[in-house]
Amino acid sequence: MTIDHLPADAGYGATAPPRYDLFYGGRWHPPVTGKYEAVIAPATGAILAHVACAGQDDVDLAVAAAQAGFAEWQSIPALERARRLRGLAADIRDHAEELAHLDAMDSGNPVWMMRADVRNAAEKLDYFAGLVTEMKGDSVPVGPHAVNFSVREPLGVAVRIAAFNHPFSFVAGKMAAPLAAGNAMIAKPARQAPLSALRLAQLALPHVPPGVFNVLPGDRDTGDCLVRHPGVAIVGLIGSVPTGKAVMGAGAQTLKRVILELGGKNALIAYPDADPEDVAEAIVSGMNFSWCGQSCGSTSRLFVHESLHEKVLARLPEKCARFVPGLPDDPATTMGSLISSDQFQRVLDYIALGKSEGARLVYGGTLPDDPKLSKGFFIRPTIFDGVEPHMRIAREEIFGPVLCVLKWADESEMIRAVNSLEYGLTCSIWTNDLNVAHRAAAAVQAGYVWINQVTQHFLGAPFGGYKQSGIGREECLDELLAFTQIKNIHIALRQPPAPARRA
Ligand SMILES: NC(=O)c1ccc[n+]([C@@H]2O[C@H](COP(=O)([O-])OP(=O)(O)OC[C@H]3O[C@@H](n4cnc5c(N)ncnc54)[C@H](O)[C@@H]3O)[C@@H](O)[C@H]2O)c1
Repeated sequence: MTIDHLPADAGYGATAPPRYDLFYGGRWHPPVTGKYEAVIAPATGAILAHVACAGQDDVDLAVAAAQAGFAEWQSIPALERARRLRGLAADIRDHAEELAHLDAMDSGNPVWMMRADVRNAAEKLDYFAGLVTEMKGDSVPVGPHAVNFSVREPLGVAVRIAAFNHPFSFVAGKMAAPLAAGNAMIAKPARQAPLSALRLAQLALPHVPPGVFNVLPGDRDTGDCLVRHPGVAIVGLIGSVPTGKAVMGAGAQTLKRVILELGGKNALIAYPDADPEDVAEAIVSGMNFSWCGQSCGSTSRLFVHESLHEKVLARLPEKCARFVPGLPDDPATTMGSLISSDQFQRVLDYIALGKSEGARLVYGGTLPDDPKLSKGFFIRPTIFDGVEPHMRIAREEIFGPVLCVLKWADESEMIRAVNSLEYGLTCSIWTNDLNVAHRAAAAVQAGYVWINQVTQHFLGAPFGGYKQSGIGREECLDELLAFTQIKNIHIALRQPPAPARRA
């Protein structure tokens, strides 16, 4: 079964949903399990497709196919690998519209945002293609009669397990480093949004040998089988903290390397000298309301100095009002839906919890009125004021459009509250005082800190978490090197024969 295009009216009309198999070894395979799962359009509740769910036997077959692909791919010179990855990036750009629509329908996010995700993935392929010659080794001085040097080699079969919130970008962008380094890869897309990854498998095929890039859709058990498989050398996960712990534990059975990009409950800190207008604008951008707050880097805790509190709060309703939930393919949509009924219920539960904990709901907290959206998982931007650091809504990752506002007066108490969680992914600091900015940046326990900025990532700048927000750094050279291992080679040089002595 091939995937060409979803029916033009997928999710909204009467066309029978297509069925998609597993993709490995350069071909489609029906699952040995015989199991297919419905993929739901979160904006409409319609069935978009039925997608195979890989089990242990499928994982065994896919790993064997990936090992065969690896044998060929690793022997291709690095610059040739880079040329092919750039070719794939160009193909992705040529198919940007189709891929963005697939992702929009599958994830409920506005299509204009998913175009940016597609561009972002293509940029990562180009970026890592440009780094292939940085897989360098070192030499060690061992005297005139020997040479000692090290080389970096790929690891073998890499597995990448993706979260649902950027379905295409988390598969296409994350294939760049392992493939550039010469590994084969199996992608396990999010169960809720696997369609663009399957389309990517087809797009990649002309560029890489069979078995080099494989896509195994499935659930947590599929992920677990991949993590435990002795033929897999490394696992990169984008997911929640509990999944990160499960992956690390299961991977330990075969002493697997892991790279973990996990959850966050990130702070935006506003100092008294910051402009309240800038802070208000930053916090609504930092909440990533366009994708319904479903971003690991969202600054969902606003620590605002008491002197700015009223001024910032007064500006938020007008700014939030520009996020209007709508269908993902409507160009006017400024806010998408949550991914699933589970996530929808979870966010509603947190809103109820916030009220019962004594926080003051000052905006949203309700569903949109638009009858077109009644079957989707939409929730309006939601703001709680009067949140205290001990409340669960201030401590747990909601992964939805819920902002908690905490007022502070004493800097050291505020920093203690910012750092009091198990998370440490991002932090945004707003001040015009360079000394304060440096002091705060040094004090916060987070891997990615913005001063007077939010949300943006910069290729080359290491992204990753402190504490339980993750292990490893991505979007930079470290990511490429994480998919390599070092081999040291010592060569004893033969000495020239001693000149013959005269009798
Ligand atoms: N740090 C980052 O860059 C980053 C980016 C995006 C999302 N996230 C985090 O991801 C989470 C939301 O995504 P989600 O709900 O898809 O996360 P999740 O942890 O439920 O699932 C992530 C992926 O892991 C798989 N999985 C689940 N259990 C597994 C197991 N035991 N073994 C192997 N694989 C398993 C899932 O099928 C899915 O593909 C949030 O916590 C968010 O902060 C982090």
